[in-house]
Amino acid sequence: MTDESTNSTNWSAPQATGPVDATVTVPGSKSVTNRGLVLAALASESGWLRRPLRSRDTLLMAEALRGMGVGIEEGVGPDGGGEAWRIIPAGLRGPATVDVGNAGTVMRFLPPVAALADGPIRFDGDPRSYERPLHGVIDALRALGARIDDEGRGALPMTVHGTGSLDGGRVEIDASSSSQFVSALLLSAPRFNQGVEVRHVGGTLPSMPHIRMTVDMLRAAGAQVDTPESGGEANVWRVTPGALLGRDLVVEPDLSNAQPFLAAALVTGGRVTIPDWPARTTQPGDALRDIFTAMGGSCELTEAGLTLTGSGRIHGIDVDLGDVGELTPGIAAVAALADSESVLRGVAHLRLHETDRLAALTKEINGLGGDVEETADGLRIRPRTLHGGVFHTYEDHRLATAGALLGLVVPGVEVENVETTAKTLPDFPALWHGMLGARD
Ligand SMILES: O=C(O)C1=C[C@@H](OP(=O)(O)O)[C@@H](O)[C@H](O)C1
Ligand SMILES: C=C(OP(=O)(O)O)C(=O)O
Repeated sequence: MTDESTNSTNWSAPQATGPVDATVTVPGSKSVTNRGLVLAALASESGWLRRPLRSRDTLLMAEALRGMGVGIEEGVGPDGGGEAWRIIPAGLRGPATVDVGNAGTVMRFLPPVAALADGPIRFDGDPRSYERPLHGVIDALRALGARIDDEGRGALPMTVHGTGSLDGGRVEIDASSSSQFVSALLLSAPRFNQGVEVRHVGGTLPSMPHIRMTVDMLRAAGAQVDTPESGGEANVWRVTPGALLGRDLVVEPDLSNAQPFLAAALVTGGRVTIPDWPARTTQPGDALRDIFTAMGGSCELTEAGLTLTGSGRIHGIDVDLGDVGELTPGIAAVAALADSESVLRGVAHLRLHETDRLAALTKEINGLGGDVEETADGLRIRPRTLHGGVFHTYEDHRLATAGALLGLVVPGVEVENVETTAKTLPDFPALWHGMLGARD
């Protein structure tokens, strides 16, 4: 929660005049798009990403890969349907500079790719990216044979001096501050000479569904991966060296970005449908079906998509969100409007996300008259009658959508720098107004 200043104007969050009733098509998943780009860039043949997310985080990923020599062209999918990116792998090379912005996926997934490039790759980004943990990736890559110049920081900015190949092998990391350390090493490992064996040692590993997403996508691209779930040791993942296939991948909608729209149905006692909700997915947003049901809604998955219907009542919840940490800001906003106390646990690592999310949520909800208290690993939220005011967002897209949600039912909420939603959902204000326009 370092950066309060912004020149952008505040956005008057629209208030709902009644229960919302809308169908909202949300763009593709950030996590799937950025994994898809990396795997396609490392493949031995061209591939397609259809319905990719085009947002700050994914455009930074595409630009960084282009800078290392990968072809990424605009086009329509191979069957002529839907817009798509065609990814044409090439010999990865430096010198190049990667702007990671404040994208965890870019700052963690690309250093292993850079270690495979021939030449130096410089990594830099937003001031906040310097504060986000990267030591797990840096230390592991060094242990696996890479040369990295970070001037002793263990963080950005840094230069990876790629030599065109990496030994790979066994490595131990502490990924308790970010699951992305594990995902980063696994994604590039089919291209390491010896593949990789990653052993997590340390505290609880967050965001397990995101690691499963990495494993599923690697396997779909032809990689052999052994995991704790497939009979291996706890906290150990192994990837065998081998060629990756070029895929034709349709990106699922971003279920974490569906959250504010589903929450709108919950807090207004309305109904929102998200088309193309996958029947089976590794996205953490799928957990919203259970969480929002426990908080008073009801969910139905049909041909039309996922429909959440609010009951007009919102209940507090006591829940461990360690697996689905990125859902915390949206759940906290709903909890502030509930009829009983909530305790959100297992998310201490959110202090090192886009901003210190626990501090930011506490300060901003309390700034509207709420009663939120930080705990060692989360938040305790006691609902109070809220009033209007400026909801500061600290360049955090999920703070901005949380503020918009509160503004639906609390008069006079002004969301600072709503444009920060462009990190993963550039059309947010239009989609939000569209959802309300369908009813109001
Ligand atoms: O791998 C991914 O795509 C992500 C993993 C999670 O990171 P952490 O494990 O650092 O929380 C999540 O919060 C982030 O939004 C996306
Ligand atoms: C934590 C998040 O992003 P990042 O990929 O930058 O870690 C997020 O989107 O909630």
